Amino acid sequence: MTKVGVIGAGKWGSALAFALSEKCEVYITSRTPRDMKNFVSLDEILKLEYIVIAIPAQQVSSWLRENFKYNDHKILVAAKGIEASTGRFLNEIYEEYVPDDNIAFLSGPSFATEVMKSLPTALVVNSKNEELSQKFASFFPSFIKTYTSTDVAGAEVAGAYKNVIAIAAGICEGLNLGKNAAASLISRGLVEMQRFGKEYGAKEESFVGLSGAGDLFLTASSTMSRNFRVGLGIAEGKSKEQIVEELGEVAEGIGTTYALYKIAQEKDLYLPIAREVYNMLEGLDPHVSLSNFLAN
Ligand SMILES: NC(=O)C1=CN([C@@H]2O[C@H](COP(=O)(O)OP(=O)(O)OC[C@H]3O[C@@H](n4cnc5c(N)ncnc54)[C@H](OP(=O)(O)O)[C@@H]3O)[C@@H](O)[C@H]2O)C=CC1
Ligand SMILES: O=C(CO)COP(=O)(O)O
Repeated sequence: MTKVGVIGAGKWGSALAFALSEKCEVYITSRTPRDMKNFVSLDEILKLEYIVIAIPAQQVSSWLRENFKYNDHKILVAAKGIEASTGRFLNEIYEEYVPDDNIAFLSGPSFATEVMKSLPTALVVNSKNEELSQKFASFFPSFIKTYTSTDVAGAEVAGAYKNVIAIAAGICEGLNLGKNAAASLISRGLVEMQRFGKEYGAKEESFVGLSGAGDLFLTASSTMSRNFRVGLGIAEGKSKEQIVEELGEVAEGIGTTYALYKIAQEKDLYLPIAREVYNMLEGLDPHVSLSNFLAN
């Protein structure tokens, strides 16, 4: 059995450790020690060749700088997000540490709680190195169907952007704007993320597949999504600080919204949904934001 290490025992890291343990010998570590099976030190994990990293996008840069020493590892990145402070994608953050050929990115619709129950799921392993994608894909259990792709940019943009649209969808639901509005928002959200992705050379087909439409439909239509619940909180008039505190888990859409806002300013891009999510996170009344959105 191949040994696989998982770094980050939050919801997703734990679910992936569970899923991968059908076919692999899995070890896990995290910043906060836990009483769980095969929980070991980071040093032990860094001795393994295959490593899954489930540390959120906003924290991973400092974590890598302070903790990571590359030793020919093969890395599968499980997070979805864009760094708010710099506007960097995960592949740009990791490229300082790991060669392109040894890194892959996981995408697709996958609530951790459903994976934990072994419910059927489909995922995409994305890497410039097709052989590496195939290798990581082969580690997944019988209840997960895996696809591979070389479109790292598409997977990254789709995985990060859908969290922002999920926040908007939660706001739409919380304000009782109706099913017409929800369907329009999700479909225009898909167009917006695809247009944004083109700037980075992302392939259009990634947006109509699991990484784009698949993950967007999942998170923008369910209260199981943390990002959707952020939107419900905004509709209730809560501040982002209060929402984050009540959530107690990561909602990558918040940081990603700030990243998109920064990139849109720098590159003069038209990202109307992301713009209004940003305005509401900054405290604009959702009804005013809606009027602005409909007018522009
Ligand atoms: N949950 C899901 O259904 C899915 C999540 N994802 C993505 O996976 C990523 C992780 O999400 P998830 O596991 O759900 O989030 P959680 O909030 O459940 O867990 C966050 C994890 O990040 C770790 N962490 C946070 N800050 C730091 C830091 N400064 N240094 C080191 N580790 C840190 C935590 O460690 P500790 O708790 O030990 O302190 C914990 O393991 C996100 O990018 C998310 O978008 C992708 C697909 C599905
Ligand atoms: O990415 C996810 C499912 O694919 C999880 O979404 P949330 O972080 O919004 O819960």
